[in-house]
Amino acid sequence: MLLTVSDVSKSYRKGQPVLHNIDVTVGAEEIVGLVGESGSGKSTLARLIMQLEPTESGCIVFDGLPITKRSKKEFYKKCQIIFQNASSALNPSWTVREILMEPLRSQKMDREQHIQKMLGNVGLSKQHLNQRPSELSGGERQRVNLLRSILVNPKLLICDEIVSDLDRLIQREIVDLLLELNRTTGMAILFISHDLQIVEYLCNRIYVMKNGEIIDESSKIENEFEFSSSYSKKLFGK
Ligand SMILES: Nc1ncnc2c1ncn2[C@@H]1O[C@H](COP(=O)(O)OP(=O)(O)OP(=O)(O)O)[C@@H](O)[C@H]1O
Repeated sequence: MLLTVSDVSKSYRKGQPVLHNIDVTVGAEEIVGLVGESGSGKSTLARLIMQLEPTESGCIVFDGLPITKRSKKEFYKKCQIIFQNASSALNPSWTVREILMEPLRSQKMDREQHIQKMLGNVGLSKQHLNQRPSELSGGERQRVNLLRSILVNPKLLICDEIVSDLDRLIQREIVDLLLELNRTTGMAILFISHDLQIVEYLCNRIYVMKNGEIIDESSKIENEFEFSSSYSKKLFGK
């Protein structure tokens, strides 16, 4: 497994756990969905995987090594996250070129050439490089965010509600881009979303969270997901 979350719990206040004994895996090249109502703990889990907060108990292993044993710099080359709000993630005073150069600053390569080569993969063009985030549409901003994350060629991309602010057509374009990236580079994806239709379309496997627990898991078989709990069945209209 590329990512194994074992028996992970987390509380912000004593005696009020927001995550209880979470077990989640993401295989290499897999696209896994994480759904659940607001406040169920999805983003908290993503933050723990990214080491933005410490876990209280349990273990998270990435690519064969507990994440706490990895240097963050090396870990962030292999595991990236994108959040919902593309605008706040992008420095407003930088051009798209400057934003995209930044994650590559320590790499010995022709950065401009690498960026130009990758632009087309996310549906952007050279003209966008001189623009600032405020001059882009919401969909273009999320494409810049996506490109910034994949420039380092991560093995896992965590997407936390990345299409929620976009209209249906643009959502579909971004999701198709993710599918294409997964197909061409093998990058695994953990896709957190409220949008069950998109999750069913994109993912090979889905976890359902409720009140800080994983209550169901289902793999796509013949393009269909089957859930065992009545909560998930109702949620997905099965
Ligand atoms: N820094 C924090 N301090 C205290 N409580 C927090 C903190 N972050 C999250 N929580 C609480 O943890 C619970 C889970 O929040 P989380 O954001 O992980 O849920 P979510 O499933 O991602 O929700 P949404 O879909 O609305 O983003 C919520 O009850 C939230 O209020």
